[in-house]
Amino acid sequence: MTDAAHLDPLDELAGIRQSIDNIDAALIHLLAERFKFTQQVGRLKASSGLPASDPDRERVQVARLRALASESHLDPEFAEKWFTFVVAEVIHHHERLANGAKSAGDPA
Ligand SMILES: O=C(O)C(=O)C[C@]1(C(=O)O)C=C[C@@H](O)C=C1
Repeated sequence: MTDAAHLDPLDELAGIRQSIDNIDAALIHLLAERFKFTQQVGRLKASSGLPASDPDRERVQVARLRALASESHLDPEFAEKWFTFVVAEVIHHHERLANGAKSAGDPA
């Protein structure tokens, strides 16, 4: 039987952790892809003199992500905190690019 109730709890924990590991790996890959695109945005903004941050775009995204989170039974507050945390890092990268760094990771 593969029913969870008949598994050793430590085996069951190890099985669940395999799925958590896969999801964490996918999240890291998705974040890396997101930062590749935001680096493109940062270069475009730096070369055309556009401001690093766009509060209107952020407001639209926060509303959209909060609604998606609610539909998915994820805490909308958490979704907003996650977005705000990531965007703060993106803006930092944009500012470094605007100040002459070749890539967001370079010392400016
Ligand atoms: O879309 C942009 O203009 C970006 O710079 C990307 C991004 C984001 O990471 O989503 C980051 C900073 C802006 O304030 C808004 C959005």
